[in-house]
Amino acid sequence: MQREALKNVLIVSCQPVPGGPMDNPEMVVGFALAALSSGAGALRIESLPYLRAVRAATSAPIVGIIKRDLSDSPVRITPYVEDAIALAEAGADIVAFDATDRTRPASVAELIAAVKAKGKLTMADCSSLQDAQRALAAGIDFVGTTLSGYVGEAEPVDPDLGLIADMVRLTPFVIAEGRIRSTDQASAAARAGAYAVVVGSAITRTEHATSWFKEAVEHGFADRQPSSKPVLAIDIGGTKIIAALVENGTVRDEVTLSTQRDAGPDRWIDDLAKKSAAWRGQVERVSIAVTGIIDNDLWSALNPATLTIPEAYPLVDRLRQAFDLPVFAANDAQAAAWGEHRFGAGQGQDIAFLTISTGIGGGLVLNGKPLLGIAGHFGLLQSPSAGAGPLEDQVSGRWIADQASRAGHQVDAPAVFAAARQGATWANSIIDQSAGRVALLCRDIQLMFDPDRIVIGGGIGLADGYLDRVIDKIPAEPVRLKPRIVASRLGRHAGVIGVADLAFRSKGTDWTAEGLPGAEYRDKGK
Ligand SMILES: CC(=O)N[C@H](C=O)[C@@H](O)[C@H](O)[C@H](O)COP(=O)(O)O
Repeated sequence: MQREALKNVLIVSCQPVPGGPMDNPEMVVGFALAALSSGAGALRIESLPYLRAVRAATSAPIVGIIKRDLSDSPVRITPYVEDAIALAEAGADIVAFDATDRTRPASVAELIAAVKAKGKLTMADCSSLQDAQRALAAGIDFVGTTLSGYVGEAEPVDPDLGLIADMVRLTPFVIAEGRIRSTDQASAAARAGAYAVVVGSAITRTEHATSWFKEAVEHGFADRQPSSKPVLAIDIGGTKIIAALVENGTVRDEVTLSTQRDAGPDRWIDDLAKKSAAWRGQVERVSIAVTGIIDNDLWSALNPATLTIPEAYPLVDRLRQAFDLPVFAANDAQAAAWGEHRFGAGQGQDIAFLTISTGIGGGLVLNGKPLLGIAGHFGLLQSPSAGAGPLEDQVSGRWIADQASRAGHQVDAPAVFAAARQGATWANSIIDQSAGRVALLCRDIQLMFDPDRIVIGGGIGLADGYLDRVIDKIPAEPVRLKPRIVASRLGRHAGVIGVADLAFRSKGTDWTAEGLPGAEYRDKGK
């Protein structure tokens, strides 16, 4: 066989779990033939009996190995020269062996010589780039990433794509192998430059693949579990502050205060502590959603025009002092996005959330995870269609009132909507401009993230007819780019419901994003 026979090939390793129900020749031959019938170009087979059985059933290229557990060496894969010769004689086209720099019964050079004497190809199962360098210097035909992560340190979760890319700088004959468990990872290994890609456990170790799926399903079920204890959830916005007793996505009780914009956060927290005193015995944690950014538990405004607060205000510490309970803090629109994803208009879907009120807040939930940090602060985009400055300053309730005053009407945003309902041209024109800018924003969001839905909330977003105007202003063509816009289902409670649920998902006393859904989920090793 020529090396080229493995070019751009999927190799399926058929190595059943030792002692398991699949550990017999019928199963191994069955796996091998099934793999070949569906496009695998080669096989990796362990042990002489299985190699003979598979060889009798197919002429496809086979990488042969023998695994041994030795008392005097950590080398497991084809440790002896006799093993290598026996594999070549039993019909392996390529004989693979451990090529690590560890105590070993036979040198890599001896193994290569023995296999070459039988007219077969050789493959070095390497743990590092240095292993590959030495094996290539000794005349190996293929180097594989097989043993990366298996020579002492804790077993990683992901395949070593970096090592594939590094090896490709030494030789084109690199076989990607080890922990390739998803189709995405297999593509990535090929993209990284591998000559061939080996997949084993994901296809032929039913026990392992089943346990990964079982764990994933359990995570899904756990995500649906109702929160067991009510949370005191607070949402501080530019015009009002909501404090609510939230349990399992439902607001059990609430108080609303208007935001005394000049009073500052210390006062707001004092007021909140007083107003929510009746719930104190019922809750074990406090969660808070705020406009602006939370970084390391410190709160800063991103657009002081929306709400002015001291830079890096120690929000979590102050709340902990005021309530003597663990505290979780998040951006309000990101929390609301999570609320809509869990309990509202975008349940279980990838969504972008926009709240259009005093400013514009935004949040994203993609692949079941909330994006934190500054992700989704769409109101701060500089929009060429709107002119200089952040988009929210040319769309929001503040802008609508300001435009009304320029047109000679000293009224607030709700009054502009009321005037529009009665047919006032000036009012309709202001609202249309605002809605047109939001329509363009929605189209841009669709192009960037392709969410299943864009959920819109906020006092302006949910005001009479506003959403219809936004939808009307989205270009009809091309249809594929048209965002699916829906109204928030949780309304003004989206923030408190979302942040209460997020708080429940954070763990321990360090209320970080660590415990967020998905953050702790990785496939377990074999
Ligand atoms: C480290 C070691 O002993 N690897 C062995 C080598 O033959 C096999 O147990 C693996 O199944 C094979 O490398 C394929 O990898 P995965 O099953 O992760 O796709």
